[in-house]
Amino acid sequence: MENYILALDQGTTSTRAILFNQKGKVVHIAQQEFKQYFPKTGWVEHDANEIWSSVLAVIAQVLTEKNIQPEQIAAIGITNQRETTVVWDQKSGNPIYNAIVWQSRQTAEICDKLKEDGHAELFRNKTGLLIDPYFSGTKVKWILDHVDGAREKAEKGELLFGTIDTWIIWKLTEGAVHVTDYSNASRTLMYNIYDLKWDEELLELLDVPIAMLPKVRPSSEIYGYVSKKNFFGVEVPIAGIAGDQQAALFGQACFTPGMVKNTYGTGCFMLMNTGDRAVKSKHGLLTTIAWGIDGKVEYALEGSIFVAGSAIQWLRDGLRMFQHSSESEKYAERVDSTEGVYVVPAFVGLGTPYWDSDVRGAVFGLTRGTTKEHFIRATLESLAYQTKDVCSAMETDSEIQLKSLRVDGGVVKNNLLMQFQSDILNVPVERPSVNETTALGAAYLAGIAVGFWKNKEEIEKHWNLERRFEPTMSAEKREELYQGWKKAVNAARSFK
Ligand SMILES: Nc1ncnc2c1ncn2[C@@H]1O[C@H](COP(=O)(O)OP(=O)(O)O)[C@@H](O)[C@H]1O
Ligand SMILES: O=P(O)(O)OC[C@H](O)CO
Repeated sequence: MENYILALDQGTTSTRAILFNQKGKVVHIAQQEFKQYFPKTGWVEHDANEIWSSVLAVIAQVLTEKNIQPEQIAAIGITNQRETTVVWDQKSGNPIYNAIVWQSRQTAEICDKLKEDGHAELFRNKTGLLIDPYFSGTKVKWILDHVDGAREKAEKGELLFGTIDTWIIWKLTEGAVHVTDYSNASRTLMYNIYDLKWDEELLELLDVPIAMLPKVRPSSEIYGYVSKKNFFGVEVPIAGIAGDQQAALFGQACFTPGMVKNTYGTGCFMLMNTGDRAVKSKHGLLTTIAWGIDGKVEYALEGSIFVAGSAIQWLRDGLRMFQHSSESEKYAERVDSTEGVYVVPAFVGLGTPYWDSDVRGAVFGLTRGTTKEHFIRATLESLAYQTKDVCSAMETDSEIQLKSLRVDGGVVKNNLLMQFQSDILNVPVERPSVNETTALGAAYLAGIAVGFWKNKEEIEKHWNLERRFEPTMSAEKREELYQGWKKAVNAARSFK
């Protein structure tokens, strides 16, 4: 009987369970979307119990649809939307508030206050991050400040905090294991990425009791076992954890310093492996932990774009321009260019390199001749321009010039966008044959821990190219288009 690794990929809009075989190939996928809550402008929340139900549902589905026995699962790897914050009651197991999603801006005031009080450098120097509502720290503080009696309970050790990996593992093990890994901890604004410890000085500024924080572990080891009740009578080891963007870096086999991947999902995240060097950015990139494995921690530089695939969803669900995201390509292809139209999808502010929480989305260059096709094309192109912004910052800060870009995520099926991305960056864009690189990264981390795969060298051999997009645009055209984007972003930022 063949054995498999099961990856659970808990993303912003859906939860997936994916089975991988020994060759690193996808054997089967089960996916479930769940509800997004937008209680106020700029707020985004999830129901942590709905997320948990979706996890159980996709596990059952992936096994039964393929008629795979639970005993055939050698290990489980977990990867997750990062920063999203859950606080729950240790005894009852009930979350005390919705999960506050990474995109949510409800802690903007807390962040402003911390910045006004002059703490920006301190946080930057210890965590590699910026003070922004994006990260978990201020979300935990917000929950403790806003839910009745929460702070007292947290101080008594009755409440637990977790990012989604921690929450799922706690549920899978029926409360036996409260852990996270280095990559997820490095996104909380509470973890010192140099000392590898929760930082008491930062915790004090955020007013977060250390008792509620999980243990921080390497990204590849056995943390515990899924309870028999949750896995059809079998105890399966949970053996890998990584935040989804770091997991994608691992799944793309970007193991050598200087290698870069860009994942186009709800948001878009470009990470460069910087090895044992934690590179400090002067251009709004984040210094983050890539993973902890083989007894050492490796770092990455990251550019974070908040709105990518969600701009396509906005065209689909908000503006009702088409029924399926994939149709965006068909419409965009009908025109040769946007004819000067730019969409700046700053729906929840802008991340790297601007870090502007207050800017909102804008459209420029409309004429009487503008059609739906131009509008769709301009929205797609905005993903490529935002990536170019990040790429320029990364090249300057790392002093490494990009030679090619490995891509993945739901959006990269869009060939038109991938070609435009290559044209705007002027480097080849490489799409691998396994697009589920996030889940694959988590599977690899778990598989290495239980001996399913030997090491990174073995994994590297699994990476295969599906298609390479080569740049064809003239330098003049590229420059002209990109300057237009810069003007559009500046104009959007001045409208507040
Ligand atoms: N052919 C396509 N062209 C453009 N966008 C697409 C296409 N197919 C899917 N998408 C977008 O990809 C996103 C889903 O990607 P995925 O990697 O599953 O996201 P996440 O992990 O953030 O939930 C959605 O926002 C969807 O609109
Ligand atoms: O759900 P995704 O794939 O858009 O990823 C979300 C990121 O982890 C947020 O930092």
